[in-house]
Amino acid sequence: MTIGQKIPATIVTGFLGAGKTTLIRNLLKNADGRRIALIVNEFGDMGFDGSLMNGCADPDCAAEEVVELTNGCICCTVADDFLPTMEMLLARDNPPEHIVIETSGLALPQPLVRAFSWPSVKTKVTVDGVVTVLDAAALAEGRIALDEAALEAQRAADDALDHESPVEELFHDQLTCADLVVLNKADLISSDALAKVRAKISADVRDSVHIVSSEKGTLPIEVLLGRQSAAEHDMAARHEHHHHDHDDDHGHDEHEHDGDHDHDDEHHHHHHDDFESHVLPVSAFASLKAAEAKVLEAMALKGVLRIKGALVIDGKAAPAMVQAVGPRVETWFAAGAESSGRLVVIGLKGLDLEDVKTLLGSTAEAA
Ligand SMILES: Nc1nc2c(ncn2[C@@H]2O[C@H](COP(=O)(O)OP(=O)(O)OP(=O)(O)O)[C@@H](O)[C@H]2O)c(=O)[nH]1
Repeated sequence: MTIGQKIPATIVTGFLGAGKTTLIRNLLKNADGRRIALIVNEFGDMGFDGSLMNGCADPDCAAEEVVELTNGCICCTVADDFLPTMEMLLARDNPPEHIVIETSGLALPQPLVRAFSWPSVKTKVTVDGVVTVLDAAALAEGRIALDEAALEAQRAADDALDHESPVEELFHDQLTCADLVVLNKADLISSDALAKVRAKISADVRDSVHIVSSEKGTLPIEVLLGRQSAAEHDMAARHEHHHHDHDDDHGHDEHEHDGDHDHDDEHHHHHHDDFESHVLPVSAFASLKAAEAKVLEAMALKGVLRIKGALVIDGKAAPAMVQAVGPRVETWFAAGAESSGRLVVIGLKGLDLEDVKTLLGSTAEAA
C-alpha cells in the first residue's frame, strides 16, 4: 500500500489518555498481515505503552517492529531521536509497508509532520494521515473547553493568566493538524452529547477533515490507513487558525528543512515544559479495590493528568495493570508481566509530588 515509491506513515496524536494506544492495538490486530512498524514516543522515563505493546501476547498482533522513543517530546528530539529511527527502519532489507507513529499525548504534531520534509526521509516516506484521537466523554463534560468565548472570559477573570493555557494550545494544534478526528469513548456518553461534541469539534477542524466516533478505538483499517494526505506538503493549512499572541510575534514559518538540524518549532512555546512525569516505585496493596481507590484519589490531586503502570496486589501472582484518566481507573491482571509496583504519574508542572507519593505509598522516585 505504498504511495508511489513512498512508504505511508500515519501519525496518531491526541491528548493524554484519549485512547491512542487502544486504537493502535486494534489497528495492529486487524492489519491482515501488513508489515506495520510502530514508533512510540512516550513522554517520561518509562516507555510504558511500548512495553505493553512489546509484551502483547496476542498472536494477531502484527506489529512488525516496535521502536520506542523515550527521550521526551518528539518536538524537541526530532533530529536526535526520531529521524535516526526512521532512517534505521528505511534502511532495512525488508522495510515496513506502513509506519504508525504514536506521539506522546503532550507532543505537537506539526513539528513531527515537518520532519517528513527532511532530506533523508522525504523521498522515501510520506504522511498518510494525521489521526487525532479525542476523549469524547471528557469533552462532553467540558474538561477541555473548546469554547473560545468561555476561554476568553476565564482569562479575563484571572489576572494570573496572561496567555491561553498550554493544554488548550496543544489541543488546538492537535486538531488543526488532523486529517481524521476520532471521537473515542463514545460508549460513555449519550448520542445527544456525542452530537454536541461533534458539532463543537467540527468548527475547529479544516473543512475536508472527517470526524468519526469510536468505542475503544475500533475503526475499520480502511478508515485509518490509506488517506494519502501528504500532510508534509500542506503545513500552511495545518497551522493554528486561532491566532495566539505568540504566533503573531514570530510569523508562520513553514519552510522545508534544509538539513541543518535546528529544531523546527522554535517559534512555538515548548508546551511540554509545562508538564512533568515521574516514575514511582510503589509497594504492594492489600487488594485491587484498595489500589483503585488510592489511584482515584491521586488522580483528583491538583495537576495530575494521568497515572498508569503496574501494581503488586497481596496474594496475586500476576501484577495489576493500571490505567487512569480523569475520574476513571481501569485495572486488569496481566499474567506474565514483570511484577514490580511502578506507576508513571504525568501532570502539569508543579504538581504536588509529595502528596501523590504519600497517597500511593511511594517512598522514592525511580532513577
Ligand atoms: N470506556 C472506554 N474506555 C476507553 C476507550 N478507549 C480507551 N479507553 C480506556 O482509556 C484509557 C486510556 O487509553 P489509552 O489507549 O492508553 O490512551 P492513550 O491516548 O494512549 O494515553 P497516553 O499514552 O497516556 O497518552 C485506558 O484505560 C483504555 O482502556 C473507549 O472507547 N471507551
